[in-house]
This record gives sequence, structure tokens and C-alpha cells, in this order.
Amino acid sequence: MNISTLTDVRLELIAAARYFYQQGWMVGTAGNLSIRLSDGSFWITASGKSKGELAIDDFVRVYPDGRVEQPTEDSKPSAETAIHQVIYNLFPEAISCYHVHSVEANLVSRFVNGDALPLPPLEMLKGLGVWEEKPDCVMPIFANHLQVQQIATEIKTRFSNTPPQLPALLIRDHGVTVWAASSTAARNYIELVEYIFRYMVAARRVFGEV
Ligand SMILES: CSCCC(=O)C(=O)COP(=O)(O)O
Ligand SMILES: [Zn+2]
Repeated sequence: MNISTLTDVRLELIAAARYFYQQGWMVGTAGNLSIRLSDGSFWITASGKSKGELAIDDFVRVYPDGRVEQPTEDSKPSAETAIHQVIYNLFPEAISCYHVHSVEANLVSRFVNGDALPLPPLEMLKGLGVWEEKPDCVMPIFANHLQVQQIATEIKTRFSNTPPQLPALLIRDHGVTVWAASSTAARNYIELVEYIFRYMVAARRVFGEV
């Protein structure tokens, strides 16, 4: 057994959350991160924890049958656990699901009225798996219902009929969610989508509405 197999995967989530917090993408208690284990259960951030200073007990374990293992009585699963569950059910290859709130994600979610955000054909899309000459890509947008289960249901219905072009979705006036085959890839995906959002906001300032 090498040393990496002994590492608690929650440490990766703690490090990623601290990094996202430093970027201003997980301010206060905003956002939630999860990682799936080989038995199909996943660790997810407990609800309402300061994401810049997570500790090993600030996670709950959610099993495929919905059972929840809490380290302490006051640790509740993230309010957005239903979204992570639906992503893991839809995408068997997904090992990590990360959700952050940035100012730019909220701004670009208002660039269109419809349910799909056209993305500029940037080289960065290759990092998200889009290897095309001038990619014609959209990011799905979902309404930010107060009942998170409703958001999760709409994600399930839409993606079951129309798989997304990218491993990412945007919730309007809320934030972005990505999923990936490893926690490292999920962290990269967050950085890439946030770069694209920053570009879109800057491009609007420079070129106006295009
Ligand atoms: C101030 S963030 C409001 C809730 C939210 O959108 C979020 O991402 C954090 O919720 P959690 O229950 O995972 O702490
Ligand atoms: Zn959120």
C-alpha cells in the first residue's frame, strides 16, 4: 500500500475549498464539494460551514440508499446534496462534484434569458473536453428554485433527454457546478469555467454585447 491510498480524500476537499475561498468563489459558507468512494457513497461538505476553514469533521457521508452518516449531531448534509446525487446517478464516471459561487458566474447567467449560455470558442474549452476547431458550445442554465429538489429534478429530466456538451451547469443568480473523474480534474474544471466567465464579463466591457 502506498502513502496515497492512506490519504483521507476529505483532505483534498478541504484544500480545494480553501483555494476556492481565496479566489472569492466560496465566500462565507457558499458552495459545496463532494467526492465519491468505491462503495458508491460520497463525502459532501456539511451545510453552513465556512468553506475557507473546513475541518475533517465538516463532512457527512451519503450512501446510495440515501442513508447519511454524520460525524456530529449538528452536521447536516449540504442543502444542495440532491444536486450531487443526481449528478452521480446520471454520470457513473463522475468521482467529484464541485459547486462554487462567483460574481462572474452570476453575471453571465443574466447574459441570456433562455436556458443555455453560448460560450466563446476559447482554447480553454479543450481543458473541458471540447476538441473542435471553432466549438459551438453552450452551458445549460437552470432556474434557482428555493426547493433544491426541484433544481435536481430539472437537471435529471433535461440531461436524461439531452446530455450536456460540457461537464458543467449553471444555476441562474447562484453559481456553477462541475463534475469530473477525479477531484483534481474537478478543481481544474472549476478554474477553467471561471476563466471563461471572467473572459465573457471582460469581453462585454471591451466589445459590448456580441
Ligand atoms: C450563502 S450560500 C447559500 C446556500 C448555497 O447556495 C450553498 O452553496 C451552500 O449551501 P450548503 O448547505 O452546502 O452550505
Ligand atoms: Zn450554492
